[in-house]
Amino acid sequence: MRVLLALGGNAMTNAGRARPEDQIGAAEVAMAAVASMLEQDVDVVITHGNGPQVGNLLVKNEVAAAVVPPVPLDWCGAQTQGTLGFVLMDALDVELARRGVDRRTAAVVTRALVDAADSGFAKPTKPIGRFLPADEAAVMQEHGQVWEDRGEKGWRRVVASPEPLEILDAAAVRALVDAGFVVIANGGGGIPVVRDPDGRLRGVEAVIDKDLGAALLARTVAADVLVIGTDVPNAVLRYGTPEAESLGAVTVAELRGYAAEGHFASGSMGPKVDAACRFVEQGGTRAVITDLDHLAAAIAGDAGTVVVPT
Ligand SMILES: Nc1ncnc2c1ncn2[C@@H]1O[C@H](COP(=O)(O)OP(=O)(O)O)[C@@H](O)[C@H]1O
Ligand SMILES: NC(=O)OP(=O)(O)O
Repeated sequence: MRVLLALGGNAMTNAGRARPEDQIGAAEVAMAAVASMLEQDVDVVITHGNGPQVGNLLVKNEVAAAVVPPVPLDWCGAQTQGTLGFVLMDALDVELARRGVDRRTAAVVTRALVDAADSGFAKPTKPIGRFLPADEAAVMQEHGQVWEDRGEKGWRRVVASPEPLEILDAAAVRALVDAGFVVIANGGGGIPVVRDPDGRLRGVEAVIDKDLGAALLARTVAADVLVIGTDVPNAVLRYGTPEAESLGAVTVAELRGYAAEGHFASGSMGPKVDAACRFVEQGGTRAVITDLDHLAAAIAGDAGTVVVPT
């Protein structure tokens, strides 16, 4: 069985704390779960979010702009792919060695093609970076940024998030998977690039939703199961209300129906549900949404929100 494991950016910080040691600690927890799967002969391909990290890099750019030239958002995406790929590889190598599992790891800088005319460029929807209280977010908005009320945690910056159409480095990812590497790829949903009329690829200012990127990568590597690892054990109906109800096994049609009723917030659970549905609709055996504590049971279909064809 091959699993595409998509780790949320939040699963790679420690309850929102993003100091290097927090991120390394979170990666160690996640990679212990991956090593357990590999020990049980489950083949794993990994992708990851970058929302907290890419937003933090942008802030550094802005603060240092008077001293060093700021870099565009696609560069920040590439930088987070590199850093998080390195952190995850290190953590996985240590865990595999500790268990005596002989597998090599690789991280691939991965570009995802998007359409220059995608409506996502006109209406920013992807939350990134830190949360701020309303009054501080208002100041940032005065400087031309778009911020959105994200509920109890506060306000968060949102940026353009076009649909990923194609993983341009799929051949490299597949070659490494076929050669037996545990591959980390398409981090942050992929570095968004457009193809200009002259055929040249060009990076664009956006952050792709990593869950939608994960659904695409899962098909690209012929995964049987897509597992979306986040910080909640299940997708929940009437989330945050006294009538909240955790979803266990659910068919795609049922889940699409719940999504249409507005149960899953945009920019967080909404794209996870969409990605899970897309994967199963396009032939995947099942998709699971859960947290790292339930990963092992979820792979067997015994925990989390498990999306099945019928
Ligand atoms: N219906 C829902 N069921 C469960 N979680 C939800 C729901 N709607 C919104 N959420 C929020 O989605 C969050 C997970 O999404 P997100 O923060 O984007 O995670 P990640 O960074 O791991 O990809 C949860 O922490 C929860 O607060
Ligand atoms: N790119 C992306 O969707 O990252 P998160 O999962 O961290 O939000």
